[in-house]
Amino acid sequence: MNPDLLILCATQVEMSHFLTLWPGVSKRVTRTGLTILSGKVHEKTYDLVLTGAGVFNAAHALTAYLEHASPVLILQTGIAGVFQQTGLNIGDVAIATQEHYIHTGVQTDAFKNAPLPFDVLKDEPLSRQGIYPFDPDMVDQTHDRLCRVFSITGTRIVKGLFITVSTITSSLNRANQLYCTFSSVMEAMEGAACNHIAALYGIPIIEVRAASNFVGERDKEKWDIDLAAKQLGVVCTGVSHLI
Ligand SMILES: O=C(O)c1cccc(C(=O)CC[C@H]2O[C@@H](n3cnc4c(=O)[nH]cnc43)[C@H](O)[C@@H]2O)c1
Repeated sequence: MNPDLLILCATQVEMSHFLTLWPGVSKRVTRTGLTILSGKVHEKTYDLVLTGAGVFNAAHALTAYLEHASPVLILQTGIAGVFQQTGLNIGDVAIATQEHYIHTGVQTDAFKNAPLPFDVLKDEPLSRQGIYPFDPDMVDQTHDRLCRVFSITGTRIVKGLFITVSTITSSLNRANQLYCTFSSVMEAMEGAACNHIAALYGIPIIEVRAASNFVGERDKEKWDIDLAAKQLGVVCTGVSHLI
């Protein structure tokens, strides 16, 4: 059965508030241990795949899923680190205009890698640097919708560049270097992989995340995963109205 919305998120904790609002009515576990929950948001059907953290888990989960189903829209979501230099705060929400897997490319003395001499995604030259743009119209529609949904809450909703990393940044110096190099709003660990796989299958995808921490903050006491997860419940509900 093809759902209206496929939600991809690394862990169940991040989806805890969404699942309280819209509990899954069925659950299946794949041969590789992936959990897929299915349910409804108002009249829209959703599947939620808990991918596990990181690009390998995300790519595996989405590939396994899309071999058997074709959702109308994919929402890649989860908590993220927000760059302090943006002026945004923990709990704020961002929509990715572009993903950048910063480890792709040819390493030089510069902080940013040079492009590979071949496309990583066929006929997509930006993929040589690990760059994956999102559809600008979908980004704008998502932004408009979420601005309305969050209008009375004080939550800031922005559009911006995201980076995908395989190493969580854990120093403020390194965070500053990343911000100066990539001008990114948020850092997380799955987005570029999901965009890559969605492009292979030709399925529309958006990425929306809520900040749980400042990038580079080592003290986990200063992370607020529950606040970010609460925001994600609202985000996923709001996005379902786009379909
Ligand atoms: O090791 C810990 O104590 C610990 C505590 C809380 C969360 C984690 C994670 O593994 C979070 C990684 C997970 O969440 C996304 N995320 C959230 N913030 C960041 C960040 O600043 N940099 C990179 N990724 C982040 C990420 O997409 C992962 O799925 C560990």
